[in-house]
Amino acid sequence: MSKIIPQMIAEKIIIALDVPTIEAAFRLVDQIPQASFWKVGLELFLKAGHEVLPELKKQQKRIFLDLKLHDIPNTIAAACRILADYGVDLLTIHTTVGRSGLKAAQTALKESSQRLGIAPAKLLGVTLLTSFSPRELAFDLKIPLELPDYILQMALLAQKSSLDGVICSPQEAALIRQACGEDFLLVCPGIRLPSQKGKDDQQRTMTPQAAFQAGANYLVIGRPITQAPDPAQAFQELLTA
Ligand SMILES: O=c1ccn([C@@H]2O[C@H](COP(=O)(O)O)[C@@H](O)[C@H]2O)c(=O)[nH]1
Repeated sequence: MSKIIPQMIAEKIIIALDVPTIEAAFRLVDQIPQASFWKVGLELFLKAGHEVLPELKKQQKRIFLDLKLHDIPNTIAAACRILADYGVDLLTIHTTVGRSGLKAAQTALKESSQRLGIAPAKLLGVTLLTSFSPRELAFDLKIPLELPDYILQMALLAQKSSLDGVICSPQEAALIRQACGEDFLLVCPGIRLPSQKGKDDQQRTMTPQAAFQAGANYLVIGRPITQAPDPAQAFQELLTA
């Protein structure tokens, strides 16, 4: 029988609701009552964002809205003003929009939340998608930096632009933690057990325990839980492995 994971650890796990319907989403939410933090990405947001986000709030779940915004500053700010209405806890933007876009997003979120009288979403910059390998960064994107150096530059840009933290692979968490300090939020997807490594599109992975040890504040886990025959058991097992 699996050990029951302490609620303190369960609260640091964000489960990715990468499913195509509202029914599939709330089936998972119902199956794992111990999980309090859920991620809504592009697929579910485009299908049913208007229904899913208010219902998650009604059920007092914390919400990570992972839309990975990427556009010019004026367009990004306009999107953030609209998204502020949902009252989510975390929101993502690509760090490569640059300093003006990052600042425009943060200002729009803060001003809109103040107007609504709610806490603003914490804004997180995507440094480099965890599906990228060092080879793709060098040969496809032609970035003339080693992967950890590139990611560190992205994290420092996010911090200088007043973002609350970044999305990074746990493989880069220790480096960013050291450079950006304890208050900078590190949210890490790319979580896999050794037996799950190399079986899908995630390139830069770590186990849950190693990711926390490296300095991650929150882990984002999708398929290893949501596609398991018993998602509640998979949730337990991942955290106690
Ligand atoms: O760099 C990134 C940024 C976001 N993600 C998202 O996290 C989850 C991971 O799901 P798995 O099924 O555990 O791979 C997914 O929703 C991604 O969109 C990421 O993986 N990497």
